Amino acid sequence: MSTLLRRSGYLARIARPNHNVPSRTTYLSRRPIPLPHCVYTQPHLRGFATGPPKEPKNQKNEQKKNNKVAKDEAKEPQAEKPEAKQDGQPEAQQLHMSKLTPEEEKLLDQLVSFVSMGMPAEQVKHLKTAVEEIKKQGVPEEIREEMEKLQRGEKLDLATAAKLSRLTSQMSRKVAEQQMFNQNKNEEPQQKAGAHDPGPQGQEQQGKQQGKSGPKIDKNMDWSTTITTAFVSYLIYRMLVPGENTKEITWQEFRTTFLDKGLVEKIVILNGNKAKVHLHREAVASMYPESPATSNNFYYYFTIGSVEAFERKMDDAQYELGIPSSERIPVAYSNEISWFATLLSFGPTLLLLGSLFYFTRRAGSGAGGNSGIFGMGRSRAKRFNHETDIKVKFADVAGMDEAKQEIMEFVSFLKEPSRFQKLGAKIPRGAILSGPPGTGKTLLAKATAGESGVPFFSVSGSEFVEMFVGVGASRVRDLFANARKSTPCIIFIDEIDAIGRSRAKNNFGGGNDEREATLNQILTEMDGFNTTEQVVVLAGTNRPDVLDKALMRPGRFDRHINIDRPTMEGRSQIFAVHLKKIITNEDTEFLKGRLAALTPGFSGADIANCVNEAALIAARHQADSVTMVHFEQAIERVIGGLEKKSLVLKPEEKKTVAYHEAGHAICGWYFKYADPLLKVSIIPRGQGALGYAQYLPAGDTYLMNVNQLMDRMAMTLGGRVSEELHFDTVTSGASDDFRKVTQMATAMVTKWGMTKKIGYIYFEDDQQQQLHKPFSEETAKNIDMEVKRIVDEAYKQCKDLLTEKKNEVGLVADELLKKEMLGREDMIRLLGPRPFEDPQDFHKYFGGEHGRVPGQEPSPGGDTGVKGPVVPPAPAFKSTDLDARR
Ligand SMILES: Nc1ncnc2c1ncn2[C@@H]1O[C@H](COP(=O)(O)OP(=O)(O)OP(=O)(O)O)[C@@H](O)[C@H]1O
Repeated sequence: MSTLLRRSGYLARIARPNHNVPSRTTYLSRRPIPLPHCVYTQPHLRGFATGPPKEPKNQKNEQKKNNKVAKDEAKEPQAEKPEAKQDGQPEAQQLHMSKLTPEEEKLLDQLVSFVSMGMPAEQVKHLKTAVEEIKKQGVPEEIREEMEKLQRGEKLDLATAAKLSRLTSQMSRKVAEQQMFNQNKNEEPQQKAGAHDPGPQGQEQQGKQQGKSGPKIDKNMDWSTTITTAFVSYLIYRMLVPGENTKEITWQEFRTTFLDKGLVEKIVILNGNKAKVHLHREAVASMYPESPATSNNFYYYFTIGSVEAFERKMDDAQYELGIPSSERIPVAYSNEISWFATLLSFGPTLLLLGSLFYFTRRAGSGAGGNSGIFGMGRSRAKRFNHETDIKVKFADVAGMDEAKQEIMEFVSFLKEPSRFQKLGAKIPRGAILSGPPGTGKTLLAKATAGESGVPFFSVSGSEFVEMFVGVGASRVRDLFANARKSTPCIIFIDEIDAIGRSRAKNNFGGGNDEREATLNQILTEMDGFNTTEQVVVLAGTNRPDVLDKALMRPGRFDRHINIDRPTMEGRSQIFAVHLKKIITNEDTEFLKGRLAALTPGFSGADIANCVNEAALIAARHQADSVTMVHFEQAIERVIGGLEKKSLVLKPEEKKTVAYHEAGHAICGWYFKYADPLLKVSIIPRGQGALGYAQYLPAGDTYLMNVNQLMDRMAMTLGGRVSEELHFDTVTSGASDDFRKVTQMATAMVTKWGMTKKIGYIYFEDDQQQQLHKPFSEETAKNIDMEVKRIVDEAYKQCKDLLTEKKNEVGLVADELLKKEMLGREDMIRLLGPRPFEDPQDFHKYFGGEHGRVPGQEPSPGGDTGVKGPVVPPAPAFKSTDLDARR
């Protein structure tokens, strides 16, 4: 009911037809006066609820036998025949009405003013008319009787509630009839004046009323009657049973104010812990005329410790007062459960029923197949609006000209499809953008949407995956259905390998049905486009090799666009894009070239991160603009990790690290095919790197010959060899170097056909094939021997050089111990110029003053020099093993 009250405007609106009826009677006046809808629908409704109405005759017979409730029911058929009362006389006499007391009228007014807050004025008017009528006619006596029973504390059982509802509906019917009768009387003269011709006035009136009251009452509006009845019932109930007023007092107050003065009529103990005091109202009124206890609904109560203690106290008190035992105050016991507690006990059932109802509705609404239960099947794709959300253009995507070219064709297709169609060309359905993470696949897809100016649906492959079977497929359906509604558009599915994995692979243990179903749905949807539907599907993945072949066939993802890590030129362009966003006074041309040279192997995302990191570092140093030093610090940080100034090594350890790094540096300086050294440092950094040497590869290397590989391996072993030559024992710090060397040597033997003994054979180094090695024991032995031979050769090459250059190693190590960081200029000062020609870029960006390491300030960093297809960059001297040893 509280909900109804809160939505009072709504209530008034639905109640209005009942009050409007009389005003429509001009139009219907020549026919028997129809009853308002609520008048005839209520008995009709009841007929449905309890079976067909009984014959009036039988009811008459039963009338005598039955109790009062039955009597009321017997009256109903009379109400069902309003036509019989053609004169319009209401049947108010049928119910014995009792007028409201002024107090009750006041309460009713209060309630109406509360309910009509926020209601439109017209509706308030109708409500007030109805209330006036109730005041005039009163309420049925039976209602009053029932209410009085309730007031006395009797429980409201279902039968009483039903009876109340019936009586109030009868009453509301009567009110409506009365209004009609009044209206009829008022309109009579006007109708007589123009019996056949309503005249201009009549027409106007008629038009007005039709317009005002809208169409005739809809016969399906039974609910409005029900709600109106409920509302009126509530009004009356609240009027007659105004909420009980209570006040808590103490035992002492009770005793001195009421008990000692003989005002207590009886005491009711509620639930064994509360005493409700019933007072002699008249006596209280004469003694305390101002007290609220004079009103009928007011009770004092006090809390008792236990029933026994209370009884004892009462006995003592009455004994003290000299009340004889025959006149002692009666004490009654009652258990009352609050309506809230009752509701709570029904809580779980209601919750269950509510949930069932809710979910059934949700499931029902998803019966179309798309939304499914809980709306789970709905696609999670985000829709970007090209006008507001997607501002990315091809100009923002740098360093992938070929990929851009490929994808631009999609843009022209979306912009002017007719150009393709008139030549009979089939429209490409989609493209797979593959490549390492952060290379700009998503960016390119966004730029495609931005350029073509069409809606862009972006979703990740993993968002199709749910633990419920069928959800993935349902989401795919929903996504494509949405896309078809807003053609032309682009769908971008990132990380498509989450669902598009080959169905043949990884079927161990089964359980891939859901993923397969999702994939199948994608395949179906992509087949389902007709060629005129301008929906382009782009997909991004880092693992194109694991994708299902069906997905990759022409007609689905027609184009395979591979986006690799950017080349030196690409990096320079990407730097140019991101440098625009920050404030720097450096020469941008030089800056982007140098930064590109310093960052081989960086992806677009790494570059964006580097530039941002540089700006953060500049901000930390309160600089006005970002300078070269900030960029270099940022690059070093991205490559090597954070400087660990807090890590203090013991002097012997520091010396070992210095000789280890000096060994690498000397190898890098004197081996012809090694990458030129850029910087060597013994400042601990990142994850366990105690020192590192950085080399600058000569541009982007795509092929490596045996000489380069051998020099690189020898250089990688330089650290350990130097330790052997200068110390009695060796440390564990070279383990990472060994890993790289072994990887390189193994690849030379098993993949690159660089040994005669194994020959030109390629062995997959897939970890899962370890169980069934694709070669014989003999070959395995030979591979081992060849790998060892190559590593031994590299070792010998390194040892020969470092033995010869033992002094130089010492020089560099001592300088390192002093300065902790050496740049190219320092190396030239100590060793003389490098005996081999350095690449052009090196001179351009790192020659002269750019090669210096400005004191303790970090100098330009770069790759660790072991970049290549098999050896990822890593610090040259790892501390993890060293730490373990300590
Ligand atoms: N070619 C590029 N030009 C400019 N910025 C780029 C380029 N490539 C990457 N970036 C930057 O890197 C960020 C991340 O790129 P993006 O999300 O497109 O990578 P991705 O290839 O989709 O990565 P993943 O495979 O991990 O999803 C971009 O927001 C952008 O700032």
